[in-house]
Amino acid sequence: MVIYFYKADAPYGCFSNFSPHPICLEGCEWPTVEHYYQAHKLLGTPDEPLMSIIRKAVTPEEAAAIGRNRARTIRADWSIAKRQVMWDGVLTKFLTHSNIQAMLLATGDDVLVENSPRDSYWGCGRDGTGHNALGELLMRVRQHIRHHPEAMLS
Ligand SMILES: Nc1c(N[C@@H]2O[C@H](COP(=O)(O)O)[C@@H](O)[C@H]2O)[nH]c(=O)[nH]c1=O
Repeated sequence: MVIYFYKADAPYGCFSNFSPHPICLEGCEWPTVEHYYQAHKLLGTPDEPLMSIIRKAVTPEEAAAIGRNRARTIRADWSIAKRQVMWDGVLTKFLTHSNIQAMLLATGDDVLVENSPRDSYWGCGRDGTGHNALGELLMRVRQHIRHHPEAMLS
């Protein structure tokens, strides 16, 4: 079976990076994975002080709007670094919240697809042929947790 997800308030919304599941990383609490991901576009750049503004954004939509602002120069290695940032954020999320970890494990070997109409890298894009990197990453997180069930964070 293929499971499609996208909006946090729709079915399987806990797989969205916009879902309200805080994570603790680098000594800070991030309200969502999206806050963490968007802020890390600015790590090591002159706009690095904005990372804490993004972290404190009231909604993930607001965090994404700041992180996507083309007026800023994001880090030069972002196209490579974003994969590790996303792995760290998403893995931490599913090691922190046991209820959604159970939902992820309950998907068995189903294929997970971020059904994003605008993103053909993290999602499958408007025509469904995108990379679906977030779905693939979630399936790797699922596999990782199956092999490391002791890794739950408190
Ligand atoms: N779920 C979801 C989105 N998808 C998320 O957007 C992020 C990619 O952002 P960027 O690299 O800046 O294009 C990534 O976390 C992806 O999962 N975007 C949205 O505007 N609304 C949403 O509900």
